[in-house]
Amino acid sequence: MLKIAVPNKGALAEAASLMLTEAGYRQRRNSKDLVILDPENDVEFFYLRPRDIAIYVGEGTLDVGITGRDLLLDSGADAAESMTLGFGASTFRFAGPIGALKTVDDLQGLRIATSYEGIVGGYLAERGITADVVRLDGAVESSIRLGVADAIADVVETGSTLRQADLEVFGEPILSSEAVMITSANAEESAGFEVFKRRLDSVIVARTYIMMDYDISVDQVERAVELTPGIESPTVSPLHREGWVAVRSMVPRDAAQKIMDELYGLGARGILVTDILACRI
Ligand SMILES: Nc1ncnc2c1ncn2[C@@H]1O[C@H](COP(=O)(O)OP(=O)(O)OP(=O)(O)O)[C@@H](O)[C@H]1O
Ligand SMILES: O=P(O)(O)OC[C@H]1O[C@H](OP(=O)(O)OP(=O)(O)O)[C@H](O)[C@@H]1O
Ligand SMILES: [Mg+2]
Repeated sequence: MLKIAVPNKGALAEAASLMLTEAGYRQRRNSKDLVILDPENDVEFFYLRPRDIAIYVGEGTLDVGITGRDLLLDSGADAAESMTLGFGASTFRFAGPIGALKTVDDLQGLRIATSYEGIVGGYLAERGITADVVRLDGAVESSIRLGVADAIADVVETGSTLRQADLEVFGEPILSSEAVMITSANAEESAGFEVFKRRLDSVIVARTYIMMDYDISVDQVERAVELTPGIESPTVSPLHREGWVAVRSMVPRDAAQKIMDELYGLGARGILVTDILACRI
């Protein structure tokens, strides 16, 4: 049985569970549940702190996990990033009081508060900067005002937490993070791993694409299918109306409106877009 680690709380928890539900897996209804068995699908879900997930997967105690790339890297665990999941995007950055710090070199000799000691320690060491890393659990933005640090390194998504604390980012982003599927060294041999991976992959495809249908005259169909090539090849079916065909093709969701405008310009009519609920490509 495939053992899968899922965030039990925090920024990634809800989206991870939603993705697993869309992939056809049983998910917990009560946020206090620690383990959920899904015998139909031969998998077992363990709800753990996102920060701990890479440790369990790295040790091989659990086969697969969903966590943030930043948390995986910070842990130093022997787990591999296997697939990005399309949610939980953020950057990891240095920040300081407005106007105070300009480059990473300015951190020499300062106190830097962070919950990500591993990433920050490694980043500074690579650049030969000696600084005092102060490990905090959260609300790191308050540490400067409260006098325990001169700069911070933290997750930045919208930047509103930084603004509220009168801080600004400086230097290049330390890394870009998002939710990822991570695997243990022997996960690929575990029964059910391929099916699990394919199901998550399919959720991403179903979310990224829409199904587009339209009618078009035969003499424009070649130009139209150039706009909607689909993943394999579009379906072109005859219509009762002489000289016209119906086309069905998968189209990237974020390009759908523009493609509809262009198809309409080519003379296509009856252009319809529908959601893809589930798929296997
Ligand atoms: N706006 C965000 N705030 C915090 N973490 C985010 C955000 N967006 C994405 N993430 C990602 O979520 C993961 C952090 O998970 P974590 O459970 O620590 O979240 P959290 O919201 O900080 O929870 P808690 O503060 O309760 O520990 C990281 O991988 C981080 O990159
Ligand atoms: O750029 P933003 O959109 O403001 O998001 C980033 C903030 O969100 C997270 O904090 P969280 O709410 O998890 O609190 P914490 O610091 O206690 O973990 C993170 O640590 C940043 O503080
Ligand atoms: Mg947090």
